[in-house]
Amino acid sequence: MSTTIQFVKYQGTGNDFILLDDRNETFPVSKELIAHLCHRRFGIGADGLILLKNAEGYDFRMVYFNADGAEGSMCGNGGRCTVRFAHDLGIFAENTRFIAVDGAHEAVADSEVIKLKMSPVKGLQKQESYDFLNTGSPHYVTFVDEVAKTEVVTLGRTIRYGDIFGPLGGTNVNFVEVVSDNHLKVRTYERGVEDETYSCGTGVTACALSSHAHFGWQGPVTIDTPGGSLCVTFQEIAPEVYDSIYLIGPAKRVFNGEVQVS
Ligand SMILES: N[C@@H](CCC[C@H](N)C(=O)O)C(=O)O
Repeated sequence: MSTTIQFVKYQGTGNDFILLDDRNETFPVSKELIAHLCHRRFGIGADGLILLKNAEGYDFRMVYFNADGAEGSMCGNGGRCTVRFAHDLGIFAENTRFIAVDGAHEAVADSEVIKLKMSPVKGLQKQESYDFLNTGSPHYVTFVDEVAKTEVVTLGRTIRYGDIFGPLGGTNVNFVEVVSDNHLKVRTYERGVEDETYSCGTGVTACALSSHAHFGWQGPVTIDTPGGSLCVTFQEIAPEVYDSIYLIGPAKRVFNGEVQVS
């Protein structure tokens, strides 16, 4: 027997998601089904799928799955798109508080721009050729001369599955070029999509904090990704411990649809 599923497609700087209103808990979660829906040839096509659920004490809960169908860690752009979705559903007017896999988040929906408060970050590990930090998702950050000439997929995949991060569940991998003070260009290989995406919200957040650790930038940091520009603000509350981190940028509805699943 086949079922019809109503969905809405959103994108935040080109990181695209299938959003489902699952407040009635009817979506039949399965890795195969989610991977199928995210497939760009056989399904709707997306970098991930997000369920918006009820959550006591919050406006809603965000449950994020990567395109491979597995539940992911925090997704910054997905968080911004979920806030836009909740706003479109009439769940809140301007300010919201919701819960995700990494804890509580606050956000503001102001015209097309969503300002999302990220979880505090501590434990930025500076290595000789890269930094590693967790901004809700794990991120490897490395500075390069020209991101346009970087083999993002080949190098990203090697690092994600390599001896250091492979056994730890892998990592997202960001290649960063300094444009000028407080201005970066970033390209990201995303774990769970297993490809370069147009933008990664937790990734650009990691790159902004990494730039603070290397160059003492205070922000706001503007980050150009292949899908558009984002802004990150933050405060360092102790050496290399960050709070009041905000990821700011557009999140847009692309289309509504329905899909048959058997
Ligand atoms: N696109 C996301 C990152 C999603 C998490 C990641 N793929 C993982 O599970 O490691 C973002 O915008 O932060």
